[in-house]
Formats: sequence, C-alpha cells, structure tokens
Amino acid sequence: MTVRPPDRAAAAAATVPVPDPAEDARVTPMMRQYLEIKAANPDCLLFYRMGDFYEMFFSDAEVASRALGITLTQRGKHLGQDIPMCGVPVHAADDYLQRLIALGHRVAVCEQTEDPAAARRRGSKAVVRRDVVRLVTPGTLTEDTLLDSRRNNYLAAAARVRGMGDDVVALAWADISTGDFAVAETQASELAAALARIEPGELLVSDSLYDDPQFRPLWRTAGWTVTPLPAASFDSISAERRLRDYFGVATLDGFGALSRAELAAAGAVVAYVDRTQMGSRPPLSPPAREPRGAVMAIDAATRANLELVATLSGERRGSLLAAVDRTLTAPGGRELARRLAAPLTDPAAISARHDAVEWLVGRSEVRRAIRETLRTAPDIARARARIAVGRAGPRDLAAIRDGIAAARSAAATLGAAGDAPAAIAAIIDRLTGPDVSLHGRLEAALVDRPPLLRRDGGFVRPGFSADLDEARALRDESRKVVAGLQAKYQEATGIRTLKVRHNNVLGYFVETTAQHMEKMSAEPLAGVFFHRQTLASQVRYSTAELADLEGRIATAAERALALEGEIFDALAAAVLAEGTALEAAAAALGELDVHAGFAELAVERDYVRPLVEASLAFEIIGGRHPVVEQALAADAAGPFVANDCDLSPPDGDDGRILLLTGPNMAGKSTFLRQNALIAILAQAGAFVPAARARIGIVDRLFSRVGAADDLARGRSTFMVEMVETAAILNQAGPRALVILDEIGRGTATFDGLSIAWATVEHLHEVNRCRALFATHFHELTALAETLPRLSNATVKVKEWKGEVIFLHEVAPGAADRSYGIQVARLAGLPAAVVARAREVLERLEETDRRAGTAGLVDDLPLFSLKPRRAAPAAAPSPPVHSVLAERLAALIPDDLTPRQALDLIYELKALAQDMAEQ
Ligand SMILES: Nc1ncnc2c1ncn2[C@@H]1O[C@H](COP(=O)(O)OP(=O)(O)OP(=O)(O)O)[C@@H](O)[C@H]1O
Repeated sequence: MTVRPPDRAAAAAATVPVPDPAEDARVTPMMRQYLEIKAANPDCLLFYRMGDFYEMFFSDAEVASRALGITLTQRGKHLGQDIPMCGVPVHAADDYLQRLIALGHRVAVCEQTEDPAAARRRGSKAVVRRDVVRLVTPGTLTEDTLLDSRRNNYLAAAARVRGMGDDVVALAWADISTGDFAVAETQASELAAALARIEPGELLVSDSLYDDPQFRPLWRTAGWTVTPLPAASFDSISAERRLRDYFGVATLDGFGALSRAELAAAGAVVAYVDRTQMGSRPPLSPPAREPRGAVMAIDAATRANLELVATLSGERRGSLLAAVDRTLTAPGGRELARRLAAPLTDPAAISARHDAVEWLVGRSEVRRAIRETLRTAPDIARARARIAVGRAGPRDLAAIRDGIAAARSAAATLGAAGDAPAAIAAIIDRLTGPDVSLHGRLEAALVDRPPLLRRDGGFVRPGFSADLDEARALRDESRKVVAGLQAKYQEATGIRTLKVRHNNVLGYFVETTAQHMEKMSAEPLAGVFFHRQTLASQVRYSTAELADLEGRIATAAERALALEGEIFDALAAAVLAEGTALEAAAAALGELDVHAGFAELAVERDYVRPLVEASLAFEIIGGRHPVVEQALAADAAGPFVANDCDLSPPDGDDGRILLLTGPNMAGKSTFLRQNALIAILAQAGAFVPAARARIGIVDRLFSRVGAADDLARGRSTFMVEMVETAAILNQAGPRALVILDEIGRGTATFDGLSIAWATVEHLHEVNRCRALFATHFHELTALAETLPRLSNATVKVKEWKGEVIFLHEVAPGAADRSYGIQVARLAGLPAAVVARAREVLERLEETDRRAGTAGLVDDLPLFSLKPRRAAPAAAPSPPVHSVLAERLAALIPDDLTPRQALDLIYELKALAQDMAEQ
C-alpha cells in the first residue's frame, strides 16, 4: 500500500479555501459556528451534524466527495460564493468513515450537543450547540465495523531523545481497541524492521524525525499513515506526567525502568489518545517493556518474501498465517498474528509454549471441549474498550457476560484434566480472575440476546427492576388503551375505518376519510372531536382523552428508557471496575485459543514438537513446507516430498552453509522457505511440519530472492537485490539464519556469478551464520572444496524419454544442469523456439568445453585468497574473460549464411567498442 497523503496535503490540494469568519459580518450564525469548529480542527475533515446527516463544506466537501464518490452540491452562498457541500446519512456514517480512514484521512465528528427545542427557546436565530465529540484517525478506532476483528490496530509513536545517541529510537505501540500497550528501543537502522512487525495503523513521529533524511524513504513508502507532531508532544518530562495521569498512579516506578526515549514515545501515544477521544479514556494496560533482542528480528522484505501474514499479492489466503490458523476466536486470531510476527528468542519461554501445545495434543477430549467453549467466546477486550469510551451497546455488556462464562468453563475443563504445565496453569489462573458476581449481575440484568442499540431499550430482563417493569407495564398498557379508544370511537361514530394514529408532529390523533368530514363536524361528534388537519383524502382530529393518554404514554416510555439507561450505566461501571481481571482473562482466552489451535494443527497435519535450544544447531529431519503441503493436499496433487536440512556447526563453532543447485521448478525455493518457516513456527511456540527438528535460537532472519522492482523507491530490480544483499552481509551475526535465493541473476552472467561467489565467501568467512543459498550458477559448487563449512546439495530430477521428472528430493551433491529448456517446453513455449534453444544450448556447451571454462574456477585468484575472519574478504577481480574471444570461439563459419556473417561483423565491432570504453 502506498502512503496516504497527509490531510494537510489533501486540504491544500482542494480549490475552495476555508474563509475566515471574522472577515465579514454577513456570515450566517450557522456558518460562523461551522468555521470556528473547522478552524480548531484544521487537519481533519469535519463531519458537521445536521439532523440525520453529517455535512461537509468547502474544501472538505471537495476532498470527501472525490474520496467517497458522492455528489458534490451547493448550499447557499458565503461571501458571495457558492458553498460546496456533500453529506452522508448518519445511519451509514461508519461505512463512509471506514473508507476515509483507509485513505489516510482524519475525521472530526461534530455532534449537536443540545436539543433543537432548547436552541429555539434561546431565540429564533439561535444555532443548535455543536461540538467535536471525537477525532477518528486510523490508529484510534474502537468500532467493530471499522476494525478487522482478527488483527490488532496499533497506534505507534517513534521517539528519539538527544543525548541518547542518534542511532537509538524508542517505539511505543498501543491498540486502544484491546488495551495492549508496549514499548521497546531499537537501533535506528532497525526501525523499519520493528515497524514492519507492528504494522501500525498510524505512526506518530516528531517533526524533526519526520524531516530526517535517514527516515524519509521509510515514511514515504510505509503502508501506514504517518502523523508528524510538534516536538512538544514528545517531551519526556511532560510524558511522565501524562502517563501518571492516564494510569492514575503517583509514580511510574511500577512500570519498570523506562528510558527517556521510551517515556517520550509512550507519552506521545497517551496524549494522542486523549486528544482524539476527547477525554474518554480507553483502558490501556501499563506499557510493557520489551527487552532488546527479545523477539526474532525480521525485516519487511523478509516478511513479504516469506509471505508470513499475506502473500506477495496482498492476500491472506496462501500465507503462513492462513495455513496454520486453527483459532476460533478473534482474540485468538490476533494473538496468533502477533506471535508469528514476533517469534521469541528465549528458549525457556518458547519451551513453555511448546509444553502447553504438547499437553493439549495429548488430551484430545480436553482439546475438543475447550474448542467447543472457545467457539462461543466473545471478544471481551474490544467490548470492554468500547464500554470504557462510551461507545458500547447492550451486546457489549452481553459479550462480557458470555466471556466470563466461557473463561470459567474453559478453566474448569483445563483444571479437571490435571497435570497442567506452567503455561496452562497461568492461563487457568487468569481465566478465573473476573468476579463471578459480575457475571451473575449481568446474567440477571440482561436478556439472553440483547438488541444492538442502547437507545432502543429492551435489553433489560423483565423482573430485574421493579421500577422498570412498572414503567413498561404502563407504556404497554397505554398501547392497549389506544386500541380500546379506537374501538370506542368507531362505535360512537359508526365509522368502521376510523383509526387512532400517531406521528411526531400531531402526536396521537383520530383519522377518518374525507367523506366523513360532514358527520364529524356536526353535533354530537363535533363536541368530542377537534379538527386538526385536512389532507387530500383524510381528515385528522384530536380528543381530550387522546391528549391525556399522549402524556401518559410518552412519560412511561421515556421513563422506561431512562431506567434502562441507568441500569446500563451501572453495569458498565461494574465492568470497568473489574478492568484488570477482565483484561487478563481476555488475554488468557486468546492465548489458550492459539495453543489449542496449534495442537489441533499438529494433530491434523502431523507436526512435531521442535527442540529449541541455545546452541547454533539447525537440524530438520523430514521437513515440509506448511503452505505448499496443504496446497498440494487440497488439489490432490500428490504428496509433498519431505526433506532434511542440517546447518548445524560441523565443528561446534559456526553454522553451516548449504549451497543448493538444481533444475528449474525442482523445488529449491520451496526448500529454502520451508526451513525459514519452520524456524519461525518453532520460535513462535508452534509445532513444526517435520519428523524431527532441533533449532538453536535464530535471532535474525533474512530472506532474499532475486527481487522485484521497487518503483516506488525508484530502484531497479538488480539495485533492490543488491541493497537487500548488502543489508544481510552488513548485519547478519552468528545467530542469524540467511536464505538467499538466486542472488545475482538480475545482471549479466559473469557479474552475477562473481557477486554470488563473493557473497557466499563473505557469509562463510565474515558473517559465519547458518545460511541456505540456492543458485543456478553451478560453478559455485566448487567453493565446497575450499570453504569447510559449505556443503553442496541438489534437488533431484529424473530424465525419461527427454522429459524431466521432478522428484523434489534434496540430496548431497551438485546439479549437472538446469533443464531450463525442458521447463520452458512444459510452460508452452512454441516448439520452434524450444528446438532452436536446444541447438543454441548445444553449441554454447560445446564452446564452453573447448574454451575450457570448466577450469574457470581453478584459475580464479580468489581461491588462493583465503579471506580472514574479521575483515571482509578482499574483493576478487571478476573473471577475466574476453567476451570477444568467447563469441569467436563459438563460431562455426561454415554454418553462416552471407547475411549472418555480415551481422556478425557488426556485432563483433560493437562488442570491441564496448570493451574499449570500459
Ligand atoms: N518437496 C516438494 N514436494 C512436492 N512438490 C514440491 C516440493 N517442492 C516443490 N514442489 C512443487 O514444485 C513447484 C516448484 O517449486 P519451486 O518454486 O520451489 O522450484 P525452484 O527450484 O525454486 O524453481 P526455479 O528455479 O524455477 O525458481 C512448487 O510450486 C511445488 O508445487
């Protein structure tokens, strides 16, 4: 996704300026009010409430009508000019808000804060009071309709504090729809990776960070809204005060030792929440500090390339997340996405997660019962957040009620099974935290299936409140009285079609067709029925009885609604009082869902518990690709061929590099990626698709394929590939796992080969990390003779009657050829092209043999130049090979037609010129 234009830019792009109200006294009172509110919220589109619509004016109207595809109209004139206007109906506002937010706009929602009748009492010209009740921004949403239930929506802030060194940036990120709040510090160079993991909906940065050339490309190409704020929002001293105030604590000591930069970032987050929520405070947990290196660092390119949460084309289907997701609840889905995005690096914590999964794998009955309970468990966290900000409906209260019940039931099932490992015991503890009496109260107060909206009433159970029951009885009774009156009036008038009706203007009235008008206006009826209104074919009357009834009904219905409102508020307060325990239970349900989902997956697809340890081992026996395996099964396309991968240090010191050659389509990329995905799954706490796996903690994961163009950044394919390779060679330490797929293929053969060559050497000698390197440069396999920790492997194929059969089996050794032409034929290349390609290939191979290129590697000076450990290997000179000589050697003059010979002379001349210019 491209970065959205900041609203300032959008506003500036609009053609109609917002006028200054002070400029002219002829400004109407309503316009003056509008302009004042707009002036106070210049960065937002202003949704100005007028009756059943939110209206937008001036440049806002132009921006919104373009963005939403709604009609732009005019509404009166302002200072002699038409006022552009567009509007959205209030009942559909969420939908429009969602679209505007997705485009990166901020919206200020301005409501009428008094009854129009009250305004009228202040004078005929008085304008209804209005105020902004909320700023809606991409990072501060709480509505279900605006959020993806299975993904967190983070508001993040990045802060840098002078004196801490410019290369440290603190990040704070909070999801106000669930209460999650965390802080961490990172190197500036790793900020992009940290943000790629969090995927914030909105990122706050100080003006200076925003303008820093080091980060500009990141802001420009990020897939989230970047909101620059003045430096004052990132002041660490005020941040302390803001945090104390937000959490109602006298000191922040209980939050652990936060650095000044972390305080600044966390402070900016809470200040922004306060600003956008207009004082109502969503419940945030105290900021949890994530120690440096606590999670596996995975940069954005690696995440994209491994298709962790979405495929390269942006879909969830086909991603690792989709393949391993067996969760049943939205909180479980969010927790799973979080875990896959941030695998742990502490073997003990990982093992605790595996214990939980193993325990559930071994208890199918418990697992089944737990999953049955989870199926009905609502999203406690999001319901609670909406209750806290006053945007909840009766169903949110019911969600808390049913959530507590589900938590208790799950805890009972787990507890009864016995022998629970620590991770499960901790879950049981938190599940039973919320007060049972709160559940009892909600159960007693709410009907089983409450309606959506609080304002409609009807959610309190009959029998819960005697006062409410009485008001409802009166209200319903009165309705019966209306029916009785209608019958009585029909009787008295002899008009069978007479009706008692109601509307907002007349209240209750009697309605007859016009033909009875004469009768109704004559005595005795005229004494009872007062004429109110004549329509085309109906006449309407009132009676004293009806007027009296009107009052009684209105009061009873109003009273019933008011009483329900009070009950709602009391229940909401009780829910909020139970805050921390509810938050813990909600989190525990999410975690349990993930463990049970992993267990289900393990049983369903035969995954095993990996051994994750502090060593540098990487030994996968019978590994499979979690996504490709399922895709093959779904298409009934044959079994997935399991493969081993051993990158463990041969000498107990540094990890091994596996150089993988093999034909096209043989399964090289699949093999590379499956090993990276197994490491991610293992460290995220899941079982893995393998027969056995032993993994020494991976602290950083890199994965590069011969990359795609990055036109947004103005880089060519090859440039992107080299920038990414440079990042790996500069950053990968001994605990890293590096996956390189066909590096160097984006340029001329010899350049590519030389780069690939030097890259492997650097990985082996300097980075000394575990790595998998797939290539079509078969020459590289000779490196195994000189680099002791490098071994060759190939993906086997069988040739049968000129056809190639893919066995997908990885075995020690090197490939002898690429079978590119066979694959091209399978892909449907025209037969003539395939035949010609075979011819050309034969000739090239012949030339190669004659020119003795097979001996190329022996001649390369870099074999004798053994690179040292600390310093990068001295760059070997690229293979010296005369292109001209090569071309000439490939010639068979007898085969040339005179025309071809002439062309050849031109070609050779051009080549010679090229070389002279280099
Ligand atoms: N182990 C396996 N078992 C079964 N099928 C496999 C296996 N590995 C790969 N395949 C199938 O082969 C296809 C090609 O695999 P992959 O893209 O990994 O090949 P490749 O060697 O990287 O090809 P290229 O060199 O052309 O990029 C996959 O889409 C998958 O369907």
